[in-house]
Amino acid sequence: MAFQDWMKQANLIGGEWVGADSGETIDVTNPVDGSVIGTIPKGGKAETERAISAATEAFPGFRDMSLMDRCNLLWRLHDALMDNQKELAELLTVEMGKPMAESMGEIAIGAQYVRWFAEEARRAKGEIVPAGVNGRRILVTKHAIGVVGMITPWNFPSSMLARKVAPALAMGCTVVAKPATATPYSGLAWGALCEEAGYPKGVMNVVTGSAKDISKAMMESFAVRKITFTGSTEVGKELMRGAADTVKKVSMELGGNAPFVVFDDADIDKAIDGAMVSKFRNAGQTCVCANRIYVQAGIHDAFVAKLKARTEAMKVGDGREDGVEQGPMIDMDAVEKVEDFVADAKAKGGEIVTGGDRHEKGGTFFQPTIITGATQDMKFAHEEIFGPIAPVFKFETEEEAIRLANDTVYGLACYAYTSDLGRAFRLNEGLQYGMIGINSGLITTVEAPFGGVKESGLGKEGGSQGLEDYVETKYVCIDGI
Ligand SMILES: NC(=O)C1=CN([C@@H]2O[C@H](COP(=O)(O)OP(=O)(O)OC[C@H]3O[C@@H](n4cnc5c(N)ncnc54)[C@H](O)[C@@H]3O)[C@@H](O)[C@H]2O)C=CC1
Ligand SMILES: O=C(O)[C@H](O)CS(=O)(=O)O
Repeated sequence: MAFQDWMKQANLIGGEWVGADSGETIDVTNPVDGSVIGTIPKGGKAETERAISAATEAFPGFRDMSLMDRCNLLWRLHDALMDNQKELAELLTVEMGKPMAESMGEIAIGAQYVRWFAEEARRAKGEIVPAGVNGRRILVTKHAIGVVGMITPWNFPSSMLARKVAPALAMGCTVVAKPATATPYSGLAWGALCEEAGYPKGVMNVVTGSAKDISKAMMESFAVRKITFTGSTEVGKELMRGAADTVKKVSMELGGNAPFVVFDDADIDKAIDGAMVSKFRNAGQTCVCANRIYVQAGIHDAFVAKLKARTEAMKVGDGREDGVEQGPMIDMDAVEKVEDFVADAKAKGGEIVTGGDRHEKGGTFFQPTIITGATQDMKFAHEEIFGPIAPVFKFETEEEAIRLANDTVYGLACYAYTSDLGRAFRLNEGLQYGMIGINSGLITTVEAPFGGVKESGLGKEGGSQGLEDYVETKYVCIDGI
């Protein structure tokens, strides 16, 4: 097979692949050169309402399917992902730009989320609670929440859907998913993968088109009992407001502003490895990227020298070429946004150690960049960069590092490198984040709960906690026994 075999230029509604009612389409381009790779339907309210109806009709039968049958379907979905990993990865790279090695990893972790929740579903246990009075029995049971609306971002167009679809299907929920318009094919491929695995028609629906019209139809429908969203904090807040009208449950995986703190007693080479993967994975376009690199004064100059050498050695290019470590940014808006961060830092005294400009490859390629002399009054100290810009701040004391690291409305991921165990515990207790990496710059894994605090979101994805977002807990009181 080729990646084009998974490139669905239609929407999946009630088991049928269809175009938009209007026949209108949207072009999808390759960020490497802006070439059109295909089209998708420009769907909206009517198409979404039909998808919700299909999911509503399919829900009772799927909910009542035996647990083992639902788990076996997930195992088949896992195998479909891994049997087609290369083609799905190439489709992802063509529409999003990330290097093939990263796309292969994204498909693989998506399959791991599916396998994880096939196992977790068998542990969605209830309780029998000892009653305080005689003659009474108290049961607590867990049930599928129902039809789930899913809206996902362009930067991890497959795995961000994986960690929503897997627990939802594991619990017997049905799905209406809207992938990002810039990278729709990896999301539409999940519809094809569910067909391949043998899911009943209407269980998995994928619609594309006007984000506002599609999400509005989801919000207005009482049948949609949950919204799970990954994307910017700004849009997340809008969706939370919309979900309130019918009191839908929400899961929000939103923006980040990760501090990466290196103490004098760190293993400097491990800290450099961690900084490189945390900062430059996906060209810096991840919500858990190191957004601020704080380095203690004693190790600062040695750290910057090593980081410069590693950054300048990175291979930038088309993600389909062997050895490429950084692809293009998603679009020109993203390039202009990082240029604005660079200009702001330079105007406030920052020093460009390497990079700082558009790449000689042109288009949306941008040089991996390090800026030293960074200060808290620079824009990137408080805003998500979402690009290959590494601001380096110098600090003196542990107390100062914790204070600076917490100086943000975000609270998704943070990282620290130290060999002092006591300090590691003080950081764990003092840093206000949903996820903390101690001596690691890449911490996302299926067995751990991924998610943030403050304005980085609500809810968890992965781990045993990730199942909770797709269940309703019921209490039954039986008297007169
Ligand atoms: N916490 C996490 O796990 C993650 C967070 N993100 C965040 O997402 C952002 C980058 O991804 P983007 O796709 O640019 O985010 P975005 O918020 O612009 O779009 C995300 C999704 O929402 C849709 N959307 C956009 N405007 C909408 C609206 N008004 N109503 C309904 N839907 C709307 C888009 O079509 C897309 O499907 C960054 O802020 C990043 O931090 C990205 C990935 C993971
Ligand atoms: O979209 C993102 O930034 C992802 O959440 C990053 S990860 O899950 O691949 O670490």
